[in-house]
Amino acid sequence: QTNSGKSVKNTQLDSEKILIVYLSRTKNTKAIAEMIQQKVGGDLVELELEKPYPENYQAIVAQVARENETGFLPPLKTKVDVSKYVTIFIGFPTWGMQLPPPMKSFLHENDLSGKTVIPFNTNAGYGVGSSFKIVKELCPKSQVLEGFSTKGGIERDGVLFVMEGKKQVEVLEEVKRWLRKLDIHQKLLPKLRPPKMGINVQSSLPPMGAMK
Ligand SMILES: Cc1cc2nc3c(=O)[nH]c(=O)nc-3n(C[C@H](O)[C@H](O)[C@H](O)COP(=O)(O)O)c2cc1C
Repeated sequence: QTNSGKSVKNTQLDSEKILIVYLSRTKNTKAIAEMIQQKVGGDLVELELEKPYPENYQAIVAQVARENETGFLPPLKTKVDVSKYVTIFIGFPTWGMQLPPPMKSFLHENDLSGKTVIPFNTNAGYGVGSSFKIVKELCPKSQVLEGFSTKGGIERDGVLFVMEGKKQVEVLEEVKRWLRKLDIHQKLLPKLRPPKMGINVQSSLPPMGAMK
C-alpha cells in the first residue's frame, strides 16, 4: 500500500481511520466520546477491564491510589487492532489527579507510533491534573494534539451523570469549538498540507512604533 494515489476526495473516507477509545465509569466521558463521533465519525470503543473495579466509590479510590503507587497495569478485556487507525482520540476521567490505570494499560499494550493522538477528559472540577502530560510521555512517537476537558460528575458528592439537558447542549458547543480549532480533517491528511513555513512570531506583531 502506498499513499501516492491519495486525492483530496479521500477526506471523508478518512473518518474510517478514526478510533475513539474511552474509559468511563459514570458515563460522562462516554457522552463526550459520542459527541466526537457524531462530529468526526470513526469507531467508538469502550475500555473494559478483565476484573471490573468495585462499585463502591471509596473502594475504587483506594484501589486506584494503590495501582498508581505500584505502577500496576490492570489487564484489559477490550482488545483493539490499532494498526488500521491514523487518528486516535483517547478519553478518560481524571482519577487521583492523573491518568486512570486502565488507560495506562491501553497505551502500554498498543503502539501508537506515527499516529495522531487526541486526549479528552471529564473531571469533578479539579482539572486534568497530570493526565495529559502522562499521555504525552506514554506516546513519545505520536503527534499528541491539544486535548479537551470539561467538568463532569462529582461522584464523591453523589453527582453521577450530568451530560443532559442544558449542560449537554453547552458541552456539545465546547466540543465543536475544540474540534474546529484542531482542524481535524487537515491533521488527518498531513501529506496534503502545504509545507509549513517557519513561524516568525515577531512578524505577526505590529511594528514597535505602532504600539501605543
Ligand atoms: C476513582 C476516582 C477518582 C477520581 N479522582 C478525581 C480527581 O482527582 N479529580 C477530579 O476532578 N475528579 C476526580 N474524580 C471524578 C471524575 O473525574 C468525574 O466524576 C468524571 O466526570 C467521571 O467521568 P465518567 O462519568 O466518564 O466516569 C474521580 C472519580 C473516581 C471514580
